[in-house]
Amino acid sequence: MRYLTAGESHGKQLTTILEGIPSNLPITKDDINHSLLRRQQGYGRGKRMQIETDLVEIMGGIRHGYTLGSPISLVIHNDDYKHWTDIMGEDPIPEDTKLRRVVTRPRPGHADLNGALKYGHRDIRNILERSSARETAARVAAGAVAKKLLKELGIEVAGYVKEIGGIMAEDQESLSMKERQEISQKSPVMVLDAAAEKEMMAKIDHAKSEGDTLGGVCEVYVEGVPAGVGSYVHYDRKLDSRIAGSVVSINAFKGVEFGIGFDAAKIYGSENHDEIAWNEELGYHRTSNRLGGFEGGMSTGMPIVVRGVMKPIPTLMKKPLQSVDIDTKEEITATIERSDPCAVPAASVVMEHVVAFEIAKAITDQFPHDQFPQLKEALDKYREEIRWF
Ligand SMILES: Cc1cc2nc3c(=O)[nH]c(=O)nc-3n(C[C@H](O)[C@H](O)[C@H](O)COP(=O)(O)O)c2cc1C
Ligand SMILES: C=C(O[C@@H]1CC(C(=O)O)=C[C@@H](OP(=O)(O)O)[C@H]1O)C(=O)O
Repeated sequence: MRYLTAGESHGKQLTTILEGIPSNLPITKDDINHSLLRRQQGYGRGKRMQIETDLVEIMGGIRHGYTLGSPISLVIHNDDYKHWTDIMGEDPIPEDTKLRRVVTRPRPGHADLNGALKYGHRDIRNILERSSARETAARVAAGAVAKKLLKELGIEVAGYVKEIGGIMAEDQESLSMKERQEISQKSPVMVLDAAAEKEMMAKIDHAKSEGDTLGGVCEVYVEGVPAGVGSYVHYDRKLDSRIAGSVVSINAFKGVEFGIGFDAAKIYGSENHDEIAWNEELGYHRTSNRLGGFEGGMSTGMPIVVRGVMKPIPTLMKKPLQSVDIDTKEEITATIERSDPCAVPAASVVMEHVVAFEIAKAITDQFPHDQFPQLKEALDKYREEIRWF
Protein backbone atom coordinates (compact mmCIF):
# COMPACT_ATOMS: atom_id res chain seq x y z
CA MET A 1 0.00 0.00 0.00
CA ARG A 2 1.20 3.51 -0.73
CA TYR A 3 -0.29 6.88 -1.45
CA LEU A 4 0.64 10.23 -2.91
CA THR A 5 -1.12 13.53 -2.43
CA ALA A 6 -1.11 16.65 -4.60
CA GLY A 7 -2.53 20.15 -4.25
CA GLU A 8 -1.93 23.54 -2.66
CA SER A 9 -3.66 25.04 0.37
CA HIS A 10 -5.48 27.70 -1.70
CA GLY A 11 -5.45 25.83 -5.01
CA LYS A 12 -8.47 24.16 -6.57
CA GLN A 13 -8.34 20.84 -4.77
CA LEU A 14 -6.39 18.20 -2.91
CA THR A 15 -5.94 14.84 -4.60
CA THR A 16 -5.03 11.50 -3.04
CA ILE A 17 -4.01 8.46 -5.08
CA LEU A 18 -3.99 5.33 -2.98
CA GLU A 19 -2.85 1.98 -4.26
CA GLY A 20 -2.56 -1.53 -2.87
CA ILE A 21 -6.00 -1.75 -1.24
CA PRO A 22 -7.35 -5.21 -2.11
CA SER A 23 -10.58 -5.58 -4.08
CA ASN A 24 -13.99 -6.14 -2.50
CA LEU A 25 -13.44 -4.10 0.64
CA PRO A 26 -16.78 -2.44 1.45
CA ILE A 27 -16.38 1.34 1.63
CA THR A 28 -18.55 4.39 1.04
CA LYS A 29 -18.08 8.14 0.75
CA ASP A 30 -19.57 8.46 4.23
CA ASP A 31 -16.72 6.42 5.76
CA ILE A 32 -14.25 8.98 4.40
CA ASN A 33 -16.39 12.08 5.04
CA HIS A 34 -16.85 11.10 8.68
CA SER A 35 -13.07 11.27 9.14
CA LEU A 36 -12.74 14.53 7.17
CA LEU A 37 -15.44 16.17 9.26
CA ARG A 38 -13.74 15.11 12.50
CA ARG A 39 -10.45 16.67 11.35
CA GLN A 40 -12.23 19.99 10.84
CA GLN A 41 -13.93 20.13 14.23
CA GLY A 42 -11.30 20.55 16.95
CA TYR A 43 -11.59 23.49 19.34
CA GLY A 44 -9.03 26.23 18.69
CA ARG A 45 -9.01 26.30 14.94
CA GLY A 46 -9.07 29.55 12.99
CA LYS A 47 -11.23 31.12 10.27
CA ARG A 48 -10.24 28.78 7.45
CA MET A 49 -12.26 25.92 8.95
CA GLN A 50 -15.39 28.10 8.76
CA ILE A 51 -14.84 28.45 5.01
CA GLU A 52 -14.20 24.79 4.23
CA THR A 53 -16.60 21.85 4.25
CA ASP A 54 -14.33 18.95 3.44
CA LEU A 55 -16.25 16.38 1.44
CA VAL A 56 -14.63 13.70 -0.65
CA GLU A 57 -15.34 13.02 -4.29
CA ILE A 58 -14.44 9.48 -5.32
CA MET A 59 -12.86 9.70 -8.78
CA GLY A 60 -11.81 6.08 -9.24
CA GLY A 61 -11.08 2.69 -7.69
CA ILE A 62 -14.40 2.34 -5.81
CA ARG A 63 -17.67 1.27 -7.42
CA HIS A 64 -21.08 0.56 -5.86
CA GLY A 65 -19.61 0.59 -2.36
CA TYR A 66 -16.65 -1.75 -2.93
CA THR A 67 -12.99 -1.29 -3.83
CA LEU A 68 -11.99 -2.53 -7.28
CA GLY A 69 -8.34 -3.35 -6.52
CA SER A 70 -7.28 -0.54 -8.86
CA PRO A 71 -5.79 2.78 -7.62
CA ILE A 72 -8.24 4.78 -5.54
CA SER A 73 -8.45 8.43 -6.50
CA LEU A 74 -9.99 10.87 -4.01
CA VAL A 75 -10.55 14.61 -4.36
CA ILE A 76 -11.34 17.26 -1.75
CA HIS A 77 -12.21 20.68 -3.18
CA ASN A 78 -10.87 23.83 -1.51
CA ASP A 79 -13.87 26.13 -1.06
CA ASP A 80 -11.44 28.96 -0.27
CA TYR A 81 -10.12 28.76 -3.87
CA LYS A 82 -12.89 31.08 -5.04
CA HIS A 83 -11.25 33.88 -3.00
CA TRP A 84 -7.82 33.08 -4.45
CA THR A 85 -8.47 32.60 -8.18
CA ASP A 86 -6.32 35.65 -9.15
CA ILE A 87 -3.41 34.45 -7.06
CA MET A 88 -3.69 30.69 -7.46
CA GLY A 89 -5.49 30.36 -10.83
CA GLU A 90 -4.14 29.49 -14.25
CA ASP A 91 -4.26 33.02 -15.72
CA PRO A 92 -0.95 34.91 -16.07
CA ILE A 93 0.01 36.53 -12.77
CA PRO A 94 -0.64 40.27 -12.37
CA GLU A 95 2.44 42.55 -12.68
CA ASP A 96 1.53 44.43 -9.50
CA THR A 97 3.27 42.54 -6.67
CA LYS A 98 0.63 43.69 -4.13
CA LEU A 99 -2.12 42.08 -6.20
CA ARG A 100 0.02 38.95 -6.53
CA ARG A 101 0.41 38.86 -2.74
CA VAL A 102 4.02 37.87 -3.20
CA VAL A 103 5.55 36.63 0.06
CA THR A 104 9.11 37.83 0.70
CA ARG A 105 9.22 37.64 4.51
CA PRO A 106 9.74 33.97 5.48
CA ARG A 107 7.91 32.80 8.61
CA PRO A 108 10.17 31.18 11.24
CA GLY A 109 8.93 27.70 12.18
CA HIS A 110 7.65 27.01 8.65
CA ALA A 111 9.19 25.51 5.52
CA ASP A 112 9.36 29.05 4.05
CA LEU A 113 13.04 29.98 4.13
CA ASN A 114 14.57 26.52 3.68
CA GLY A 115 12.13 25.76 0.87
CA ALA A 116 12.84 29.07 -0.91
CA LEU A 117 16.60 28.46 -0.73
CA LYS A 118 16.21 24.87 -1.93
CA TYR A 119 13.79 25.45 -4.83
CA GLY A 120 14.97 28.96 -5.74
CA HIS A 121 11.54 30.58 -5.43
CA ARG A 122 11.65 34.32 -4.72
CA ASP A 123 7.88 34.25 -4.07
CA ILE A 124 7.64 32.20 -0.88
CA ARG A 125 3.97 31.52 -1.62
CA ASN A 126 5.32 28.80 -3.93
CA ILE A 127 6.59 27.04 -0.80
CA LEU A 128 3.94 27.76 1.80
CA GLU A 129 0.99 26.72 -0.33
CA ARG A 130 2.21 23.13 -0.43
CA SER A 131 3.92 22.91 2.97
CA SER A 132 0.65 24.00 4.66
CA ALA A 133 -1.07 21.45 6.87
CA ARG A 134 -4.09 21.74 4.59
CA GLU A 135 -2.47 18.68 2.97
CA THR A 136 -3.36 16.65 6.06
CA ALA A 137 -6.96 16.53 4.76
CA ALA A 138 -5.70 14.41 1.85
CA ARG A 139 -3.75 12.19 4.26
CA VAL A 140 -6.84 11.69 6.41
CA ALA A 141 -8.76 10.60 3.29
CA ALA A 142 -6.14 7.87 2.65
CA GLY A 143 -6.17 6.94 6.33
CA ALA A 144 -9.96 6.65 6.35
CA VAL A 145 -9.74 3.88 3.73
CA ALA A 146 -7.01 2.20 5.80
CA LYS A 147 -9.17 2.51 8.93
CA LYS A 148 -12.07 0.84 7.14
CA LEU A 149 -9.82 -2.04 6.10
CA LEU A 150 -8.63 -2.44 9.70
CA LYS A 151 -12.18 -2.27 11.08
CA GLU A 152 -13.26 -5.09 8.77
CA LEU A 153 -10.32 -7.09 10.16
CA GLY A 154 -11.42 -6.46 13.76
CA ILE A 155 -8.84 -3.73 14.44
CA GLU A 156 -10.06 -0.46 15.98
CA VAL A 157 -8.18 2.83 16.23
CA ALA A 158 -8.84 5.89 18.41
CA GLY A 159 -7.00 9.22 18.45
CA TYR A 160 -7.40 11.91 21.08
CA VAL A 161 -5.60 14.68 22.93
CA LYS A 162 -3.48 14.01 26.04
CA GLU A 163 -2.02 17.45 26.76
CA ILE A 164 -2.40 21.06 25.64
CA GLY A 165 -0.13 23.87 26.81
CA GLY A 166 1.01 21.89 29.87
CA ILE A 167 -2.51 20.81 30.94
CA MET A 168 -2.50 17.03 31.04
CA ALA A 169 -5.45 14.66 30.83
CA GLU A 170 -5.58 12.02 33.58
CA ASP A 171 -4.59 8.52 32.47
CA GLN A 172 -7.77 6.72 31.42
CA GLU A 173 -6.43 3.16 31.33
CA SER A 174 -9.76 1.51 32.22
CA LEU A 175 -11.67 3.08 29.30
CA SER A 176 -12.79 0.67 26.58
CA MET A 177 -12.04 1.30 22.91
CA LYS A 178 -15.68 2.23 22.30
CA GLU A 179 -15.60 4.78 25.12
CA ARG A 180 -12.34 6.25 23.82
CA GLN A 181 -13.85 6.65 20.35
CA GLU A 182 -17.15 8.07 21.60
CA ILE A 183 -15.77 10.53 24.16
CA SER A 184 -13.09 11.88 21.82
CA GLN A 185 -15.73 12.43 19.11
CA LYS A 186 -18.03 14.35 21.47
CA SER A 187 -15.42 16.46 23.24
CA PRO A 188 -14.59 19.77 21.51
CA VAL A 189 -10.94 19.33 22.52
CA MET A 190 -11.05 15.58 21.73
CA VAL A 191 -9.78 14.71 25.21
CA LEU A 192 -11.03 11.84 27.40
CA ASP A 193 -10.96 13.82 30.66
CA ALA A 194 -13.83 16.31 31.23
CA ALA A 195 -12.01 18.33 33.92
CA ALA A 196 -8.92 18.75 31.77
CA GLU A 197 -11.14 19.65 28.83
CA LYS A 198 -12.51 22.75 30.59
CA GLU A 199 -9.03 23.91 31.55
CA MET A 200 -7.71 23.29 28.05
CA MET A 201 -10.51 25.31 26.47
CA ALA A 202 -9.85 28.20 28.84
CA LYS A 203 -6.14 28.08 28.02
CA ILE A 204 -6.86 28.03 24.28
CA ASP A 205 -9.21 31.03 24.70
CA HIS A 206 -6.47 32.86 26.58
CA ALA A 207 -3.86 32.09 23.90
CA LYS A 208 -6.27 33.33 21.25
CA SER A 209 -6.96 36.58 23.06
CA GLU A 210 -3.20 37.15 23.37
CA GLY A 211 -2.70 36.37 19.67
CA ASP A 212 -0.56 33.43 20.78
CA THR A 213 -0.66 29.67 20.09
CA LEU A 214 -0.41 26.36 21.95
CA GLY A 215 0.96 22.90 21.19
CA GLY A 216 0.36 19.61 22.93
CA VAL A 217 0.42 15.84 22.88
CA CYS A 218 -1.87 13.47 20.94
CA GLU A 219 -2.30 9.76 21.65
CA VAL A 220 -3.40 6.99 19.31
CA TYR A 221 -4.67 3.71 20.76
CA VAL A 222 -5.08 0.60 18.59
CA GLU A 223 -6.71 -2.68 19.57
CA GLY A 224 -6.89 -5.98 17.69
CA VAL A 225 -3.48 -6.15 15.97
CA PRO A 226 -2.20 -9.72 16.50
CA ALA A 227 1.35 -10.33 17.75
CA GLY A 228 4.05 -10.47 15.09
CA VAL A 229 2.99 -7.74 12.65
CA GLY A 230 6.09 -5.88 11.40
CA SER A 231 9.54 -7.46 11.52
CA TYR A 232 12.89 -7.32 13.30
CA VAL A 233 14.96 -8.34 10.25
CA HIS A 234 15.52 -4.91 8.65
CA TYR A 235 15.27 -1.34 9.92
CA ASP A 236 12.65 -0.42 7.34
CA ARG A 237 10.38 -3.34 8.23
CA LYS A 238 10.13 -2.42 11.92
CA LEU A 239 6.54 -1.31 12.36
CA ASP A 240 7.20 0.92 15.39
CA SER A 241 9.83 2.85 13.41
CA ARG A 242 7.48 3.25 10.44
CA ILE A 243 4.77 4.59 12.72
CA ALA A 244 7.28 6.95 14.39
CA GLY A 245 8.45 8.32 11.02
CA SER A 246 4.94 8.79 9.85
CA VAL A 247 3.87 10.65 13.00
CA VAL A 248 6.85 13.03 12.79
CA SER A 249 5.95 13.67 9.15
CA ILE A 250 2.74 15.41 10.30
CA ASN A 251 3.22 19.19 10.14
CA ALA A 252 4.53 20.59 13.44
CA PHE A 253 5.08 17.16 15.09
CA LYS A 254 8.43 17.00 16.84
CA GLY A 255 8.60 13.70 18.74
CA VAL A 256 7.06 10.28 19.33
CA GLU A 257 6.89 7.81 22.20
CA PHE A 258 5.36 4.36 22.71
CA GLY A 259 3.85 3.15 26.00
CA ILE A 260 5.67 4.71 28.95
CA GLY A 261 8.03 6.23 26.36
CA PHE A 262 10.65 8.67 27.69
CA ASP A 263 9.77 7.72 31.30
CA ALA A 264 11.71 4.50 30.64
CA ALA A 265 14.85 6.55 31.25
CA LYS A 266 13.82 7.03 34.90
CA ILE A 267 13.14 3.44 36.06
CA TYR A 268 14.79 0.03 36.55
CA GLY A 269 14.59 -2.79 34.02
CA SER A 270 12.47 -4.73 36.51
CA GLU A 271 9.84 -1.98 36.24
CA ASN A 272 9.96 -1.53 32.49
CA HIS A 273 9.01 -4.82 30.78
CA ASP A 274 5.81 -6.73 30.09
CA GLU A 275 5.80 -10.30 31.39
CA ILE A 276 4.40 -13.12 29.26
CA ALA A 277 1.31 -15.20 30.16
CA TRP A 278 -0.96 -17.66 28.29
CA ASN A 279 -4.55 -18.84 28.55
CA GLU A 280 -7.00 -20.47 26.13
CA GLU A 281 -9.06 -17.36 25.54
CA LEU A 282 -6.28 -14.84 24.94
CA GLY A 283 -3.41 -17.12 23.91
CA TYR A 284 -0.09 -15.38 24.66
CA HIS A 285 -0.58 -12.02 26.31
CA ARG A 286 1.16 -9.63 28.68
CA THR A 287 0.34 -8.78 32.25
CA SER A 288 1.18 -5.10 31.60
CA ASN A 289 1.68 -2.89 28.52
CA ARG A 290 4.51 -0.54 29.40
CA LEU A 291 6.14 -0.91 26.00
CA GLY A 292 2.98 0.24 24.22
CA GLY A 293 2.45 -2.86 22.09
CA PHE A 294 5.89 -3.29 20.45
CA GLU A 295 8.94 -5.50 20.92
CA GLY A 296 11.59 -6.01 18.25
CA GLY A 297 9.78 -3.90 15.67
CA MET A 298 6.73 -6.19 15.87
CA SER A 299 3.38 -5.91 17.57
CA THR A 300 3.03 -7.87 20.83
CA GLY A 301 -0.75 -8.30 20.52
CA MET A 302 -1.32 -5.78 23.32
CA PRO A 303 -2.92 -2.41 22.50
CA ILE A 304 -0.60 -0.13 20.54
CA VAL A 305 -0.21 3.13 22.45
CA VAL A 306 1.67 5.89 20.63
CA ARG A 307 1.96 9.57 21.45
CA GLY A 308 3.20 12.47 19.34
CA VAL A 309 4.09 16.01 20.41
CA MET A 310 3.00 19.00 18.34
CA LYS A 311 4.83 22.31 18.70
CA PRO A 312 2.80 25.51 19.15
CA ILE A 313 1.83 26.90 15.75
CA PRO A 314 4.48 29.36 14.57
CA THR A 315 2.26 32.08 13.03
CA LEU A 316 1.47 34.49 15.89
CA MET A 317 -1.29 36.99 15.10
CA LYS A 318 -0.34 39.67 17.66
CA LYS A 319 3.28 38.78 18.34
CA PRO A 320 4.78 38.23 14.89
CA LEU A 321 8.22 36.65 14.88
CA GLN A 322 11.26 38.47 13.54
CA SER A 323 12.44 37.70 10.00
CA VAL A 324 14.36 39.16 7.06
CA ASP A 325 12.81 40.35 3.77
CA ILE A 326 14.56 38.29 1.09
CA ASP A 327 14.29 41.17 -1.43
CA THR A 328 15.54 44.06 0.71
CA LYS A 329 17.44 42.08 3.42
CA GLU A 330 15.69 44.40 5.88
CA GLU A 331 15.01 42.94 9.35
CA ILE A 332 11.23 42.92 9.61
CA THR A 333 8.41 40.83 11.12
CA ALA A 334 7.36 37.65 9.27
CA THR A 335 4.35 37.45 6.93
CA ILE A 336 1.04 36.65 8.64
CA GLU A 337 -2.02 35.22 6.98
CA ARG A 338 -4.66 33.38 8.97
CA SER A 339 -3.58 31.15 11.85
CA ASP A 340 -5.02 28.58 14.20
CA PRO A 341 -4.48 29.34 17.94
CA CYS A 342 -4.38 25.57 18.62
CA ALA A 343 -4.64 22.71 16.13
CA VAL A 344 -3.78 19.86 18.55
CA PRO A 345 -7.34 18.37 18.54
CA ALA A 346 -7.43 18.35 14.72
CA ALA A 347 -3.90 16.94 14.68
CA SER A 348 -5.02 14.02 16.89
CA VAL A 349 -7.42 13.03 14.08
CA VAL A 350 -4.58 13.31 11.55
CA MET A 351 -2.32 11.19 13.75
CA GLU A 352 -5.05 8.54 14.15
CA HIS A 353 -5.23 8.24 10.36
CA VAL A 354 -1.50 8.13 9.65
CA VAL A 355 -1.02 5.43 12.30
CA ALA A 356 -3.95 3.46 10.83
CA PHE A 357 -2.33 3.69 7.40
CA GLU A 358 1.02 2.28 8.61
CA ILE A 359 -0.67 -0.64 10.38
CA ALA A 360 -2.87 -1.44 7.37
CA LYS A 361 0.22 -1.26 5.15
CA ALA A 362 2.17 -3.65 7.40
CA ILE A 363 -0.74 -6.12 7.42
CA THR A 364 -1.21 -6.05 3.65
CA ASP A 365 2.58 -6.48 3.22
CA GLN A 366 2.56 -9.51 5.53
CA PHE A 367 -0.61 -11.12 4.16
CA PRO A 368 -0.53 -10.17 0.48
CA HIS A 369 -3.90 -10.89 -1.13
CA ASP A 370 -5.58 -9.26 -4.10
CA GLN A 371 -9.04 -9.78 -2.63
CA PHE A 372 -10.11 -8.50 0.78
CA PRO A 373 -12.04 -11.67 1.83
CA GLN A 374 -8.85 -13.72 1.26
CA LEU A 375 -6.84 -11.28 3.38
CA LYS A 376 -9.42 -11.56 6.16
CA GLU A 377 -9.35 -15.35 6.04
CA ALA A 378 -5.53 -15.40 6.16
CA LEU A 379 -5.40 -13.04 9.14
CA ASP A 380 -8.06 -15.00 11.05
CA LYS A 381 -6.13 -18.23 10.39
CA TYR A 382 -2.91 -16.64 11.64
CA ARG A 383 -4.67 -15.38 14.79
CA GLU A 384 -5.84 -18.93 15.54
CA GLU A 385 -2.39 -20.42 14.84
CA ILE A 386 -0.56 -18.07 17.20
CA ARG A 387 -3.13 -18.58 19.96
CA TRP A 388 -2.14 -22.27 20.18
CA PHE A 389 1.51 -21.91 19.15
C1 LIG B 1 -3.90 20.50 11.63
C2 LIG B 1 -2.80 21.53 11.56
C3 LIG B 1 -3.11 22.88 11.41
C4 LIG B 1 -2.11 23.83 11.34
N1 LIG B 1 -2.47 25.15 11.23
C5 LIG B 1 -1.49 26.09 11.19
C6 LIG B 1 -1.82 27.48 11.09
O1 LIG B 1 -2.99 27.87 11.02
N2 LIG B 1 -0.82 28.38 11.05
C7 LIG B 1 0.49 28.00 11.11
O2 LIG B 1 1.38 28.85 11.09
N3 LIG B 1 0.85 26.69 11.21
C8 LIG B 1 -0.11 25.74 11.24
N4 LIG B 1 0.25 24.41 11.36
C9 LIG B 1 1.66 24.06 11.51
C10 LIG B 1 2.46 24.20 10.24
O3 LIG B 1 1.86 23.53 9.18
C11 LIG B 1 3.88 23.63 10.49
O4 LIG B 1 4.46 24.26 11.58
C12 LIG B 1 4.76 23.83 9.29
O5 LIG B 1 4.30 23.00 8.23
C13 LIG B 1 6.24 23.56 9.54
O6 LIG B 1 6.46 22.20 9.68
P1 LIG B 1 7.34 21.59 10.87
O7 LIG B 1 6.94 22.35 12.08
O8 LIG B 1 6.96 20.17 10.88
O9 LIG B 1 8.77 21.81 10.57
C14 LIG B 1 -0.74 23.43 11.43
C15 LIG B 1 -0.43 22.08 11.59
C16 LIG B 1 -1.44 21.12 11.67
C17 LIG B 1 -1.09 19.66 11.84
C1 LIG C 1 -6.44 24.77 5.88
C2 LIG C 1 -6.10 24.01 6.88
O1 LIG C 1 -5.15 24.31 7.81
C3 LIG C 1 -4.32 25.39 7.56
C4 LIG C 1 -2.93 24.99 7.90
C5 LIG C 1 -2.00 26.13 7.89
C6 LIG C 1 -0.58 25.83 7.89
O2 LIG C 1 0.22 26.79 7.70
O3 LIG C 1 -0.19 24.68 8.07
C7 LIG C 1 -2.47 27.45 7.89
C8 LIG C 1 -3.92 27.77 7.84
O4 LIG C 1 -4.32 27.93 6.48
P1 LIG C 1 -4.84 29.33 5.90
O5 LIG C 1 -3.61 30.16 5.76
O6 LIG C 1 -5.48 29.04 4.62
O7 LIG C 1 -5.80 29.83 6.90
C9 LIG C 1 -4.74 26.62 8.37
O8 LIG C 1 -6.10 26.90 8.27
C10 LIG C 1 -6.70 22.67 7.08
O9 LIG C 1 -6.29 22.02 8.06
O10 LIG C 1 -7.57 22.28 6.30
